[in-house]
Amino acid sequence: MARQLVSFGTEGTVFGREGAARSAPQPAMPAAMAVALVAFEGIRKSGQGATPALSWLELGVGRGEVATLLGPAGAGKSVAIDIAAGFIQPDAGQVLMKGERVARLPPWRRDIGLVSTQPDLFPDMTVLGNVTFPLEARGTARAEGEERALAMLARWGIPASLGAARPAALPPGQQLRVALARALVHAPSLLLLDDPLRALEAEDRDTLAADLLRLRAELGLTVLHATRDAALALALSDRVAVLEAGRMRQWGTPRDLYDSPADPVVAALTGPCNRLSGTVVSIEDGACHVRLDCGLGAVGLPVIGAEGSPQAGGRCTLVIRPERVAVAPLSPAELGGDAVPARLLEARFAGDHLRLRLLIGQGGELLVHRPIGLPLPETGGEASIAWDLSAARVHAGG
Ligand SMILES: Nc1ncnc2c1ncn2[C@@H]1O[C@H](COP(=O)(O)OP(=O)(O)OP(=O)(O)O)[C@@H](O)[C@H]1O
Repeated sequence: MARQLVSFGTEGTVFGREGAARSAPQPAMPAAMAVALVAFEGIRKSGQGATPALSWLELGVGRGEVATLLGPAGAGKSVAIDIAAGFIQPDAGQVLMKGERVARLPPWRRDIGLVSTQPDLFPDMTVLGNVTFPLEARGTARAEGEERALAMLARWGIPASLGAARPAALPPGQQLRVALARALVHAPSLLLLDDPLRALEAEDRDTLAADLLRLRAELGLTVLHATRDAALALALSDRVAVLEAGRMRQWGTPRDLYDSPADPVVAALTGPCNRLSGTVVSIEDGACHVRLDCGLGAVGLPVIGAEGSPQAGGRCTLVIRPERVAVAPLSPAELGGDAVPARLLEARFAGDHLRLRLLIGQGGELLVHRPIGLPLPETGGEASIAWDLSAARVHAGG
């Protein structure tokens, strides 16, 4: 109940308040998203152990934007959501909503809806009662509240015939839909989603994510979402903040994060990738030439990151996505370019692609995703691999 926005009692009403919008430009966003509906400014929060729960969070979510906090367990995502909701106060920094500080506002007076991994529906109320409750608590007459609740339930695919059911009688996907309807029935400015799709079966997760995207446009939602699921974060969001151990490592569009991760940790957290250690040989004309620890030469674009830029003679990590590597059952001379020899260790069927494990150089291993139906080397047989300069990134350190 600790994170329940909708609670009973005189103080326990949800509800929104109109604040004056103030411009807080986000340089990378189109004009429609230029006003930060919610902004985290220099947020810090000490943790329960030595590691801070959040050591730095600085981002603004534009009106109409879907933003996701992506990170592994313990990254600080829930703490950030709870700070936005008002359940946790930061040690430093501030949260602004529509340009105004909200530190003094309790959760039920913030203009938000919240859904967590557990739908937390009121078990003793009917489905309709759950969704009508936020409206009644704000003084809406019952008949009108029920009408609006039924309309919101219908948007989420819950028919009126289920209105009299208890939440426990519904499967998890439908319970979550009821929770979303309840969170949105009073038309809050901001929807906070703390990994609500995590516990669902894949099919339910996909249809719910699709409905969320559809309703986001229909209802003009602004969403701050937290998840550990990189594919979901990239597919659902306009922008993603990658958090790890309480630190925001990168904030950008899904394509930026996937194609140009700021560091190898972001690369690994945003999708499958190869991280190959080596030493920088030279940097010429924007191309970083590397001697990999497995003995092979390789090339990629140098990246300036938290560890600085790659320097000739310095240690580095070359990052490349598995689908950006070409593999052919040919010799390097036949494949041409900068192709190098490889040996196929394993090919596994993964539905829409094959997952190949290749041996390169002295003990190096490379993961490659290959479309189904293309010619493959024999397992254990000779092959060649190649990639173009833009496919690989070289980061300092490794
Ligand atoms: N109220 C709190 N005050 C301070 N630290 C907290 C609080 N709640 C959780 N923490 C700590 O913050 C850290 C991050 O936890 P958090 O729950 O935010 O991770 P998360 O990224 O949401 O992980 P998960 O994906 O498992 O939910 C943990 O070390 C946790 O112990």
